[in-house]
Amino acid sequence: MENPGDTQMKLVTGPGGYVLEDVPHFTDYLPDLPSYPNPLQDNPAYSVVKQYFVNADDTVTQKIVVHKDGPRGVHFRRAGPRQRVYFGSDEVHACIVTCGGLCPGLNTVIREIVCGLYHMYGVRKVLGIDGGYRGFYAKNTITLTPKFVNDIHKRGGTILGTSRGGHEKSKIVDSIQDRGINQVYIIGGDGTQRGAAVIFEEIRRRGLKVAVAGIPKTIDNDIPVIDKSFGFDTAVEEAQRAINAAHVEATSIENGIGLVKLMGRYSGFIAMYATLASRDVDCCLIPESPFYLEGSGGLYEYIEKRLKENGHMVIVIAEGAGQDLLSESLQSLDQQDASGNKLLQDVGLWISHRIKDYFAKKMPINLKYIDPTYMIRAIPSIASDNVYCTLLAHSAVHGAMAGYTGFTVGPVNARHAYIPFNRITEKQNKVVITDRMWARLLSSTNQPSFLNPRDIAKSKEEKQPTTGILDSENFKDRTSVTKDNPCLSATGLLVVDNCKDGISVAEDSPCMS
Ligand SMILES: Nc1ncnc2c1ncn2[C@@H]1O[C@H](COP(=O)(O)OP(=O)(O)O)[C@@H](O)[C@H]1O
Ligand SMILES: O=P(O)(O)OC[C@H]1O[C@](O)(COP(=O)(O)O)[C@@H](O)[C@@H]1O
Ligand SMILES: [Mg+2]
Repeated sequence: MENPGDTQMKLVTGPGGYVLEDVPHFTDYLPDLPSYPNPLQDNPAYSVVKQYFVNADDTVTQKIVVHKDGPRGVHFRRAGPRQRVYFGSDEVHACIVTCGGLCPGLNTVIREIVCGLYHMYGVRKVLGIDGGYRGFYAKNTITLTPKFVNDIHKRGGTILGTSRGGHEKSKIVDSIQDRGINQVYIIGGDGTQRGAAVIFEEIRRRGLKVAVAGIPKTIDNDIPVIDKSFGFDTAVEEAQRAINAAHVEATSIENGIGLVKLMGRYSGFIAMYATLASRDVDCCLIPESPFYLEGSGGLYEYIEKRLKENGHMVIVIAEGAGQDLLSESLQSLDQQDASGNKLLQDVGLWISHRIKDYFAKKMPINLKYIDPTYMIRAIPSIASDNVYCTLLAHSAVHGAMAGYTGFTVGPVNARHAYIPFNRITEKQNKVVITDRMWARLLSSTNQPSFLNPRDIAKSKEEKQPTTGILDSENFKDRTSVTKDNPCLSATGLLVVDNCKDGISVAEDSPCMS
């Protein structure tokens, strides 16, 4: 698989330490394209809106808590409808693809892209790509109309189907070109957005007028920069049912232990939020917080204590937790899925056996293991996620119509923004165990932190500010100019400095030619 690391990012700096990490626009590589008035201004439904269009220069700040004298920091281009669009309604031929694991809300995003294109922009040609990236070249397409998608938000899954693997750049872009598609909406997680960046680069290399818009999806909520991923709230809500069942089982029998495994490959957000919401959980184990079983301060000791105090306990474990312990005691299989993601061993089953074995010699316990893994993601999204999905879809449609491309949409401090692909894919969002939220959880469950003071000091050191660009070191690196390319920094970012109004790229800049 290719690494889309050579993507150039448009960087605009302004006074007071202002930085705009901008997204590409058609006019960056197709300078003479015609533009048209946005048809939204003649749409009766939107006639009541005071301001039809977002200001061309509006941006969204990444860092919302600032120090009095601190720099203004990183910004992203604000999402929303623009005064001028770069497609005539008849000209648009859009397609939508869903990739990676399922997530509640996928169908809502599909529905709202189709309806947004039809009702806001008068578009009539929208295709569904069947079965993920490989569907571009290996399957038939599905014609999508508002009538066809009318009820799909009430169903779980994706009506388009999904898959892992199968990302073949040339075949995908050939198919886009052959079919005359000029807007590609790609819904998926970190892997999918990496694939989208590769597709965008190839489209730009071929000089095609094809907008590539990513809509971030992950049940695990591990995509950085954006506030939260769609479907996450639905998953946490559904997880309550499993935790409630575990609690009922545990409280109905002597020394009952209810154990629930939840999704979360590398990030324990679902487990953490489900635990905090429930208040019935005595112990939450996540990938970010290593734990141990035996000895003082270990899990067995805590279980024994809780059972003696309370007569029952509920444990929530994220699927990626304790993988180090598993590989110590089981032979590591080192298997991967078709996309190259590591396949995890079942930590829930493993820990159930370990707990049962340990207490068999000590005291009678009754452990019930509940694994609702796929049940929390294969359901329709709840109301709040539906609204969120609508905004994501509409933001993507407005961006593509306005000629932006090579971007992902998402809320940053509650305002929707266009975010460069590499910012979404460069790292994963994780629970920070030295943050207040994890402390809240520890205080609500009373579980041991499984950390000694040395570990705490180390993890505080490891915690870097999320707006790393403002660190003097990083900042220097990004704004430095290489000797061979005056516009390209050492990290491959396009640098545009001292622009006229502080946020827009000066047209006469040598960097924009
Ligand atoms: N580095 C990459 N380059 C190109 N395509 C990728 C890359 N990583 C993943 N993909 C493709 O993206 C799709 C989804 O990736 P996957 O990791 O399974 O799910 P998710 O997008 O939810 O993280 C797959 O079809 C996979 O082949
Ligand atoms: O069995 P599958 O479909 O490969 O999915 C399992 C994985 O998918 C996830 O739900 C999320 O994965 P992606 O968002 O990366 O697709 C993980 O929590 C889980 O490990
Ligand atoms: Mg992923």
